[in-house]
Amino acid sequence: MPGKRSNRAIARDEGLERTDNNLDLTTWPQVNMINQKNYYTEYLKRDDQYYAYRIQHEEDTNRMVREARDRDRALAHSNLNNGTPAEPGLADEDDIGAVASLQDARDFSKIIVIHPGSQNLRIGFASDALPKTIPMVIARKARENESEEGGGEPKPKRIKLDNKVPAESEKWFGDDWAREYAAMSVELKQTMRNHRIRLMPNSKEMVVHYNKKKVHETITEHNDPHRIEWTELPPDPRRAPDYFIGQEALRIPEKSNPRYKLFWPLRHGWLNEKDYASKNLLLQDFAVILEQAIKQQLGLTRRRDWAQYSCVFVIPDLYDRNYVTSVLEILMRDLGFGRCCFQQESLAATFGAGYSSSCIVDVGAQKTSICCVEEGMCADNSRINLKFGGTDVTETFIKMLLFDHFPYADMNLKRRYDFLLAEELKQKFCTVQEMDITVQLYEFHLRAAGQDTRRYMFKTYDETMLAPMGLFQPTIFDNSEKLAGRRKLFDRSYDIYDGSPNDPRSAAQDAVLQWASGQDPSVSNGTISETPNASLVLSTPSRQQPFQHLNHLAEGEGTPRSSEAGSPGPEDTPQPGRDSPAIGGDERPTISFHDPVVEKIKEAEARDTILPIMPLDNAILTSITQAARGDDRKMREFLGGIMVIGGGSKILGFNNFLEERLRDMTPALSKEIFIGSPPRELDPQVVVWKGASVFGKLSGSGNDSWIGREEWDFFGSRVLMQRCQFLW
Ligand SMILES: Nc1ncnc2c1ncn2[C@@H]1O[C@H](COP(=O)(O)OP(=O)(O)OP(=O)(O)O)[C@@H](O)[C@H]1O
Repeated sequence: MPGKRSNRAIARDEGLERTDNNLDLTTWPQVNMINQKNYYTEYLKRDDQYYAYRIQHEEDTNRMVREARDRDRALAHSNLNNGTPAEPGLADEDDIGAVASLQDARDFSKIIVIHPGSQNLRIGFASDALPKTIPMVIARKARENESEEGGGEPKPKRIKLDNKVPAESEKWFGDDWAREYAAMSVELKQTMRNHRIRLMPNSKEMVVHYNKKKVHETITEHNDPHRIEWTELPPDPRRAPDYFIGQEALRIPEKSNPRYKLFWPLRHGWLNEKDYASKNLLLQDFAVILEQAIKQQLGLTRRRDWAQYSCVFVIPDLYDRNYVTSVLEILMRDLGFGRCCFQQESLAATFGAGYSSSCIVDVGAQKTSICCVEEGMCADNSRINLKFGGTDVTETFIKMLLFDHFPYADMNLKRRYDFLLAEELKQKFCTVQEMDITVQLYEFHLRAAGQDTRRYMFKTYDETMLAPMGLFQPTIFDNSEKLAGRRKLFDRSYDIYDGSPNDPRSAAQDAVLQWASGQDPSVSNGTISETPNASLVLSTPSRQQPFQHLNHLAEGEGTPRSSEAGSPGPEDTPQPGRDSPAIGGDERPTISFHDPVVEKIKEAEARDTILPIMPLDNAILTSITQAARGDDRKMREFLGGIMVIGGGSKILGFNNFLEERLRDMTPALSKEIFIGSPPRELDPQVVVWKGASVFGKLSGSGNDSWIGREEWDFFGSRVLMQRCQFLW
């Protein structure tokens, strides 16, 4: 009976695959699969017959979905009026479920899709083609703003000697950093020579010489056609709003009365425990940003209507349980949605792109995540979360420019207008295309509230490339303020039965932590020391250094398989008589005084003291190795299906550069490696949101993870165990 087999199998075995789009969709019960490269395959059942057909473009899908939905509604309506069953001919459970879901969940404009990030919040209705994007920030009244705090210490940090900043910019950032920067510059020159790119002698000197002149011209505010509209505050400071969110928050003048301070509730892909004094304040800000975004961006101003809405919420691949349960509470209790569901970022990305399996590399603002997805599931072992991203590139770019006598020497990324300017400079000028590395003359406008606009000219040389290359040599980033053990406000979550820590972990992330602790002797007590050890520069894998693990595989040696997430492979399995007490035989059992729960807690604490940082190319290969687990076919599949997303990857030439580096590291598999961008020219920053919206539109067995209000009222966050489609 056809219903017993999967739709996909039926379509394949019975040759029902059709490529025309002219089928009559009047009795379309269900859209089932959205899982192929470059096109969608959808299945439908009519008169006990299955049809599979392909749709090339998303617009077609949306149009058909809309038409089908309208027809379904009309049909259901007329059947209800006639008192007949809603959909004649649909007998089995799936079909009944499908009809029910058609009736109650086909209105995609009643589904709100939320993808929060460290820097940006993407929010929209599932029926929207693209989300609204706003900065994930809130400004609250405070005594001092963020640039005045701590005695006004600027960012990037300048070294002070006897309370005076040294006169020469070479000294600003310390000798170690300067040495690493110089070494990167030399290495780049060498690579360019190897690639037969002509280099101009004394390029750097020319740049420094030009920038030292520090010339700028002043343009009065009303003569500046691109002047910024700053957020207006009422003349009476007592009537000033308690907070602003998003773009409005970023545009509050620095010297406002009253002062406002910016808070970013998410940092490095996790709740910002560093800048908040209490868990409640942090979660409250998180909820306020979501609430205001729904009101301002989606126009849903009446709170009491929100119970009719559903919410799809995107969480990190390597999520923290406390984060998910806190968000669930915000969505159900504070915002009052009727139902909600969660989806992991990488899985959402594959939905957005229409791929069935892929290695997703998401370079965000403050974190970079990597995860292999296979047939609609994240490969748990392959999940990696690195604590760096586009923000580090911005900061390092500015540091390099300042080092080379950038004319605007007072640049301070803690100031709102400087941060916006720095982002603009990076997005306009950074590149990883070696051909672009020549002396370039650029200009920028400095616009600060209440001041005349200043127009600066400046020159750049290799800074534009070396800053993004930090993703492959993260010791050049300032990692000193990143929290490794982030347990100031949120405790880790514990198993309800044995009390051991149970936040998800992965074999790949463990490998990253091991690498970070082994390679980086400066890591201790939860932070990385402020100035990177000079020896690290040498220990960072050079691009020519092959990734041994994969090359062995390609030669057919096969990697020993290890067991499920994080558990040791056979070589680590305790051997009777060696590592573990022997049972039976002559040997007497030895009594172990190690309590496994205590051991697990100690291990979790130790892991929390290491900052997960590893060069991006190395991390990708680590993730793929873990996902493939010695299966050569899978390895090739993932290497040939890497998709790079996230705003941080929008640097000019990034994909080609990464592809080349991966090839250099795996010479034996270099022909297999292919890096793709999201299809249909989808913005890499919104692919995840797009995929989550597709997920929200699936009904029936496509998405079983909806948590309804009654369920939540009854079970609370325990309902996640039943409802999550990922391992909970
Ligand atoms: N055209 C561009 N060129 C280079 N970088 C860009 C470009 N556009 C955006 N970015 C960078 O992308 C980053 C933001 O990316 P994204 O919105 O994916 O991050 P996020 O999801 O908020 O953060 P995270 O993933 O860390 O939680 C910023 O660092 C921004 O500077």
